[in-house]
Amino acid sequence: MPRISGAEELKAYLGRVVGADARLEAAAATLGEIAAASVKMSDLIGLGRLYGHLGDSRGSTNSDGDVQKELDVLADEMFVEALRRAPVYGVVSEELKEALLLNPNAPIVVSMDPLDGSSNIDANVSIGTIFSLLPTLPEARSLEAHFLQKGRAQIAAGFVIYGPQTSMVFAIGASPVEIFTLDRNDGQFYHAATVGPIPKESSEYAVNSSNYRHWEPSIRAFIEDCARGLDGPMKRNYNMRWVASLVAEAYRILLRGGIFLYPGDQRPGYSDGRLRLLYEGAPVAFLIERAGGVATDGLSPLLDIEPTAIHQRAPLVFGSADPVRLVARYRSDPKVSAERAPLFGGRGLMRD
Ligand SMILES: O=P(O)(O)OC[C@H]1O[C@](O)(COP(=O)(O)O)[C@@H](O)[C@@H]1O
Ligand SMILES: [Mg+2]
Ligand SMILES: [Mg+2]
Repeated sequence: MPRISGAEELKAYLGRVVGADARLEAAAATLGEIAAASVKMSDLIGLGRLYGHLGDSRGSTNSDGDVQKELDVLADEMFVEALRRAPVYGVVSEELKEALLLNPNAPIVVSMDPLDGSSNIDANVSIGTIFSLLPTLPEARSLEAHFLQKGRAQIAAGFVIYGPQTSMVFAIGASPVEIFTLDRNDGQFYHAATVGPIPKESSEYAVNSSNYRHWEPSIRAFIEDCARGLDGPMKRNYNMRWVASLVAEAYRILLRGGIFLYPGDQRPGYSDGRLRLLYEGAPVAFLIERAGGVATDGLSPLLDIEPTAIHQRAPLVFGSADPVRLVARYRSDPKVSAERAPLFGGRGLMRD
């Protein structure tokens, strides 16, 4: 049997799932352009220092005041160019202060983090590109207004991860989360897996625990209880993971479960954590829910947050249903965080 080309395979898949819906057709065409651009990104990232100092700072800052790396800016340029070729009305990018108008009359808008995990560029660790596709709003009075929709309104979302494998992980319409992996021999994406359901329980948590002293008591209590392992109320030994690339944590959790936390903390500017709602939290939450997991701001579903600004941050907790719901209990029930040891005694918190 001759091997079908990955582009055809991806297009055939998209063709099957979009049917006659014009917005989904636009979303499918856009995913095709993102996939094509990500092949170039993957090549460039694979060259690393042979290409140049991709991880060096440029002396400029992005929308949030973060110092931009060479690759942040290159990625932004490459993906904006790709989206110009797609039926996309406008784009919000982490690297652009304002929303950018692309194709008037197009039916969708895209929010993106062109390069996620910037601190890992020169460490040869997985990094990625995150994207969120929303329908345009007939009633919107400004370009920005199209982007200020709940994550639940997304018609497609996903990310590309540039790691040992380059893979595009996405869901479109009501379809499951799919993984297409790049075959570097021919530069084509091939279907690799359908994701889910994410296991309800897990023994892995991902958090930047160097922020422990800045967290509020309920988050400290939850992480302390995980770390107490079999001796604590969780009644299981945990492993901790922190890659510092959201795409890598999301990929791992989609495939084998676990919990990720980037809560708000007391550092100046971190009351809503670090991650951006439109192009980090919302697309990851879309995939996680679609795969049977749970994603919250620590308490409530992240996909129900009504954004008020394109670059706003939101606390993010996602992954296996049981531990994510348990974090909400720690946060909402003062007894759980303040008196947890006597309250739960020898009982396992997960099995109440
Ligand atoms: O350095 P910290 O505080 O642990 O934050 C790591 C988090 O920041 C991010 O790198 C933010 O994304 P950017 O690299 O796009 O700014 C996430 O990928 C990651 O989860
Ligand atoms: Mg990011
Ligand atoms: Mg980024």
